[in-house]
Amino acid sequence: MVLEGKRSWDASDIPNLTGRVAIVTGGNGGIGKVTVRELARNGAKVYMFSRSESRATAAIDDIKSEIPETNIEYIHFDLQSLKSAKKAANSFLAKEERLDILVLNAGIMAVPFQLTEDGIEIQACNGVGHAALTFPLLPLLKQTAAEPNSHVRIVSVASIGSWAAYQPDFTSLDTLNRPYWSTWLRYANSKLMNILFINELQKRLEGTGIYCLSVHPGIISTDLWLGMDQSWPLLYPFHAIRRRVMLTTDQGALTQLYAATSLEVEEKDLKAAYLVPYGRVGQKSPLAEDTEGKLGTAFMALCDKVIAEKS
Ligand SMILES: NC(=O)c1ccc[n+]([C@@H]2O[C@H](COP(=O)([O-])OP(=O)(O)OC[C@H]3O[C@@H](n4cnc5c(N)ncnc54)[C@H](O)[C@@H]3O)[C@@H](O)[C@H]2O)c1
Repeated sequence: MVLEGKRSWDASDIPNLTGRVAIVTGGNGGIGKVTVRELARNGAKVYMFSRSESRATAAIDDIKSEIPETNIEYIHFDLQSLKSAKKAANSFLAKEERLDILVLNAGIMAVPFQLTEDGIEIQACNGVGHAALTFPLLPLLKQTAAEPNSHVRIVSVASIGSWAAYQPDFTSLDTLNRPYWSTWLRYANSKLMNILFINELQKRLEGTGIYCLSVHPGIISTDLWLGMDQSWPLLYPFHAIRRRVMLTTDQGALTQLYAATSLEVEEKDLKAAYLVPYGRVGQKSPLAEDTEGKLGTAFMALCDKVIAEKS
């Protein structure tokens, strides 16, 4: 992985994280699992926030069989339930007195239209569910950032798919719940939410020393692509091809690992930056800056309201 300003950056460049505490959502597979593994390998205590206890336990056992000294714990977290997100945050707060790294990685893609128990379109939870988890963690993140030599990061795993977001309107739940939108359009909107959330969070955290970043991790062969099978069941041959041409999970996790740990983030002052593979700072969306700002304000206001009402 070639990163701007350096010959290369890979997982061996992750600094020593001993004494630091991290959360990775959706860490039981894909690039999330590699993120958990590499943060833990370098000394962080890592919490895997996962919906499935059996998948989380299997993933933790797998990592420990490779690196026995790692410190990884599971907390139940369902991205598609605002109550679960709040409960998961509270379970963590009951156990830990610091939080250095929050990686908002879990996500689904290209699945059929469905409303969750909270009445939210299921892919929109990629954005709203992570806001519900993050808000209760903010006081602890700020407290940790106030300590000397802390490097507190909030990283949201977005996607270049956000460029396909079409006339998004984040002013009410009704505007998210449009069944006539294509499944890809709903995914694109959810990934734009990830970017807008980071933009707005960085503003709210001004003066705290916390760095918020969004990333596009690349096009990676993971189970994420299986979501498409629910919409297009005849895609089986595609899966044989994707395994050959897409990035591996080890490669795909590097951008978020860089955002979460590299000291270059502070050296280059990458506040609210959107990083794409190879560590480049990418353009967040084709939207004009003021349009992006208005959408971000609307999305945060919607999150504040919906989360207060339903979590
Ligand atoms: N794979 C790609 O090509 C690609 C490209 C751009 C962005 N991304 C983003 O990367 C992130 C990770 O995806 P991946 O490619 O590793 O896919 P993946 O399917 O392997 O991993 C997704 C993770 O999210 C978890 N998850 C799904 N629904 C959940 C829920 N309701 N509650 C808790 N956890 C849940 C899954 O269990 C899994 O651990 C996603 O946010 C995705 O949008 C992936």
